[in-house]
Amino acid sequence: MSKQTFQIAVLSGDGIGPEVTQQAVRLMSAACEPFEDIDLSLQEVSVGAQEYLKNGDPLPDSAFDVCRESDAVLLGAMGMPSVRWPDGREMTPQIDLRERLDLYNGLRPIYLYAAEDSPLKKYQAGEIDFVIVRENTEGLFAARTDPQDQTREEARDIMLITRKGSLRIFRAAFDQAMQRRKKVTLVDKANVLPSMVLFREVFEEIAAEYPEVETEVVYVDAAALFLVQRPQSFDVIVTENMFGDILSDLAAGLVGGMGMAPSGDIGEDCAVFQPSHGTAPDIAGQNKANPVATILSAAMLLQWLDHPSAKEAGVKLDSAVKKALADPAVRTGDVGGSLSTTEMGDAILKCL
Ligand SMILES: NC(=O)c1ccc[n+]([C@@H]2O[C@H](COP(=O)([O-])OP(=O)(O)OC[C@H]3O[C@@H](n4cnc5c(N)ncnc54)[C@H](O)[C@@H]3O)[C@@H](O)[C@H]2O)c1
Ligand SMILES: CC(C)[C@H](C(=O)O)[C@@H](O)C(=O)O
Repeated sequence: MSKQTFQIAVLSGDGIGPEVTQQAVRLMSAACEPFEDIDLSLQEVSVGAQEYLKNGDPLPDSAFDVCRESDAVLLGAMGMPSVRWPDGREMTPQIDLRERLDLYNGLRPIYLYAAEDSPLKKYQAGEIDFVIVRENTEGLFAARTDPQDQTREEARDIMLITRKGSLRIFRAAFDQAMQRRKKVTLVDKANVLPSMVLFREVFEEIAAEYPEVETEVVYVDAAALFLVQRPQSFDVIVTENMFGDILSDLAAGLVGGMGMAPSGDIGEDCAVFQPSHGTAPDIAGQNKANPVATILSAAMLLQWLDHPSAKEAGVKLDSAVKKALADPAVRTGDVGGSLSTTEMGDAILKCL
């Protein structure tokens, strides 16, 4: 039987990044082990704030090349609040990767594993289950590569919405919905911003191509309210970059916090998988971080690879997480438990 080897770049990054990535790599490798026709070749690459402090560049060209040439990238977390460019912003190689590899489709699944994980009353396991599709390459974030006249008196960030960028993100959202419960909610600010009027126009055009998908349009401020009041009503939420950034943290909060929220940044032939959380400097280096979001991101990575055995390994890893979390004692401190990062990895490995 011929074996397909997948090249996976591993960017552990800063803060808790290395701790959670170590568990994800261990479980991803274990999930693939029973399959004789696939193999993972992992290459660790140094990217992030620590790399900047060492060598002056948070994303060296050599590291970028490894990412571009890999079949997929697994990323921990990057950035340290104390490490900044001279203009005051943090270094964000995750965003550089999204932009340079054109990873326009930011997929952020939100799933409630147990009632006790949610700060909301009345929701049982599985009753909060939706995905945020975040446009990753334009929106308000486009301002960072298009600086306007910035003075100490006035600074301006311009939101970029293009027809091309909108068409592809809405198609990705409706395709997701076709595999789920067939509902898409557009989150915009078309009552105020002309860019959002264009965004909504293109949404309605694509919606017409998917008559079996129910649609809803909600302004972003109301979306924040409805996420708390009726999270069960959402299936796929599609929105621009900045709104997706903010709402995906709110959504993670509904199911136990950042440690429970995986993500994939997906392009046509490249993808980066990472937890939605950051480097959590407050708990870094203490073996306290919740590795679930990174392990679920690794499961998404396997399911994204173009091979039935890799997909099956990803599904198995996903199920192992679900099975492990069915026991309320299997939790790290952020979700009310007492397990360490490594013990949490052990528990999932046992279920795998
Ligand atoms: N994708 C990324 O790499 C990414 C995402 C967000 C923030 N950041 C960077 O991370 C740094 C810290 O940012 P922040 O504090 O705003 O966000 P953060 O996500 O790092 O932390 C927010 C809160 O969630 C907790 N938390 C996060 N992940 C956790 C986990 N796995 N287990 C347990 N608790 C967890 C933290 O302890 C903290 O209380 C900044 O430098 C920021 O730029 C990076
Ligand atoms: C750290 C930051 C650059 C990043 C973003 O803003 O996209 C993060 O918040 C995320 O959600 O992945």
